[in-house]
Amino acid sequence: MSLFDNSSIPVSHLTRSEARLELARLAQEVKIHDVAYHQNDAPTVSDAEYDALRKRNSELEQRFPELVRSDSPSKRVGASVQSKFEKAEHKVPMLSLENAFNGEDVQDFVDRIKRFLAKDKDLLAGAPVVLTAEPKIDGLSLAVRYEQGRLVQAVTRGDGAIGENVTQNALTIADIPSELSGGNWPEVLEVRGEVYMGKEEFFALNKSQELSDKKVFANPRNAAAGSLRQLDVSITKSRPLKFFAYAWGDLSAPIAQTQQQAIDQFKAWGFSTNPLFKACDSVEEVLAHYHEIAEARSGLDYDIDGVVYKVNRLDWQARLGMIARAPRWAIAHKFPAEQAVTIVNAIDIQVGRTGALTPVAKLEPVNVGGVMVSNATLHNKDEIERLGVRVGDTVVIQRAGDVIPQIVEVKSLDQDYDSFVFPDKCPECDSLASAEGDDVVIRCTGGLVCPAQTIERLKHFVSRTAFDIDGMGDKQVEQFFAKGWIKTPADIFRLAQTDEDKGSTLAHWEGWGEQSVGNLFAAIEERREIDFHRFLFGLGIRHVGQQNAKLLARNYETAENFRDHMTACGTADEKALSELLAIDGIGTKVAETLIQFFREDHNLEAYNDLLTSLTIKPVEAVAEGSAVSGKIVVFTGTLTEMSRSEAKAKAESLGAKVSGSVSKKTDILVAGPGAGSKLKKAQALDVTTMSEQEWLDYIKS
Ligand SMILES: NC(=O)c1ccc[n+]([C@@H]2O[C@H](COP(=O)([O-])OP(=O)(O)OC[C@H]3O[C@@H](n4cnc5c(N)ncnc54)[C@H](O)[C@@H]3O)[C@@H](O)[C@H]2O)c1
Ligand SMILES: [Zn+2]
Repeated sequence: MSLFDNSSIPVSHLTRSEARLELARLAQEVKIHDVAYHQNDAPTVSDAEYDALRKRNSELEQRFPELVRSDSPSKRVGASVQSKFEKAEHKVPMLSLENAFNGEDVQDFVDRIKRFLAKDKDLLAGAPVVLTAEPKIDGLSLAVRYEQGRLVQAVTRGDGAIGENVTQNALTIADIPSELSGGNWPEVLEVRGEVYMGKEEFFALNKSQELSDKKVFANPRNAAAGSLRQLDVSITKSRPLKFFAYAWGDLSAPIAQTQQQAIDQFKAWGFSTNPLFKACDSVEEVLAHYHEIAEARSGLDYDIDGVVYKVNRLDWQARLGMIARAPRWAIAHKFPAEQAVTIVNAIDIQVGRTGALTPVAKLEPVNVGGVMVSNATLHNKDEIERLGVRVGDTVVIQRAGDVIPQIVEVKSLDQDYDSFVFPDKCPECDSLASAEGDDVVIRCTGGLVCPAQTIERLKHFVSRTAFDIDGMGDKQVEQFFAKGWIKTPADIFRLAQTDEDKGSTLAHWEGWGEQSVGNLFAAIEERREIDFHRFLFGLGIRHVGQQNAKLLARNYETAENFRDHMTACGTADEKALSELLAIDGIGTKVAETLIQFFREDHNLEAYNDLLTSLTIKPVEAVAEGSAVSGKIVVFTGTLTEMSRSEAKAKAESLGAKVSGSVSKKTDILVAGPGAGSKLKKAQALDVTTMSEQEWLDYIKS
């Protein structure tokens, strides 16, 4: 993910400069995918993801028309041609298609057409807009030129203006006649259509490629493109390519008045045309045909990725013309995410940076929506149980917008496989793994030692609100970790300027010098003495934030005492639990997490390790019976005698609770100059208000 990734923010919330950055990123990203897909026949993302990028791009351009870039994806078709083949120019540009994703988009498309044609009063004259509907074949388009009925040239789409001359290759495809049959063809006739490979031929090709250690193709489209664009024509000839004719380019004379007539003509001249082609009178009929094709899809012997609708009348097509990269008179209604059936070979457990154990299904590789898939996320233990998925099962998987596909259904429920047993130990560090309360996520409790979590924990440990070690930021932690110098927090206090074993000196590392090393070691020395609550917070135990760390520190006073209470033998857990729950402000969640933390030996070891390197300062005892003990205090406005955090610390040390907002429960508002709404609210609620000086006098008393 890039620095400027705002893609989850609704377009309407973006500022112009954010939109500009995102448009630049999208232009670059789409171009990279276009080259991978069109030039190299090797896409790296799913079509759905690619389409989403384009959709986002056009949404942004609609909102900020002044930001449209000259290299915008909305202006480009395919990818430019590489030098491998002779280039050939298209007399009539080869365009792409706009996409529709639902019935509403299709209705909008028809409404747009009607509005456009209605500009010309006589043109529409109440006539229905007849649309043709036909499968969108997942192959690559090819323009085949005939002169006097003879094939003279075949050119790929390329960037729409210039393509590759693949005439010799096209001549090897049986569906493309080298001479037209019938008669009545114009002198110059450029027939366009889709070169594709059948599913069975695709699987067979991949199998033989695999056996001979050659490149396997991700999907039939890539196989078709890779097979047609071969410099060695004998290779193309050995590949079972097919062709459907559905359009035309350069013509010396008109060939028809409607789309339907043109298709019939192609058939008469000896081309294969798609049998699912149909002319429809209404949007309802179009959508009904879409659903029919969708249902027929899995049974077809070739891949399709949607249904293409075109205005049937060619005079209307001519009038409608094109916008940027696609005709105004056609649209591709895409199918939703594709599913596939495969087998679960294993279920692996991955440990995330927060310790969450995520099960991942290892699949028998299968093609889904154009990408070979071999992993699917199972999210958590509950999801495994919900699906009832076991190793060996046959499952239906689906790619939606997610990068990682999902299992939607188990097919082989009656088979006798063992149920999956979710581990109770972390596969990374062997610490206990368990869920908190009714949370569905199972986590590794070895926070301080688990390699999967270490980096995040270390970063937290040194951060400003925890140990606050100057000169040790995220970058440095990563560096030390990568070089193996720091694995646990206590290692920080054992750092030496030179590691004799590794023969490495810190001052020689990139980004370091004598001075920065000196500063770092001074900063570390300074933190060898630390407040107990900061120490506790630094451990990064889940739910133990600054506030809870203070509560605990005040109650247990020393780090040793706290540890001993948490780990006392016998019925330790229950005793510790009730003790924790007795503290006002500590709930079950926090209490349980703490007990889990100390129950894990690895953590205890790391805790003790720190205790030997550090002097942990007990908390100043709260002045029992002080004037403000138990009171809720709010500070507002400018304080002059002390900083806000000093004021807060002082009040807390006297047993007061400091809150950020005024309510009926507030006992005292300390208001410095510049106080505004909080002061007004306090006055309205009859809360005692004091100046800073009054407050200082009050707590002295
Ligand atoms: N995954 C990736 O990285 C990646 C990259 C680029 C493109 N793509 C995919 O490629 C497609 C975009 O490429 P595109 O610009 O070729 O647009 P497109 O494939 O969406 O639409 C235009 C093409 O559809 C084809 N087509 C098939 N059947 C047709 C029919 N019956 N009538 C008319 N045209 C028909 C033609 O070849 C035409 O050029 C999208 O599906 C996109 O997801 C994917
Ligand atoms: Zn672990």
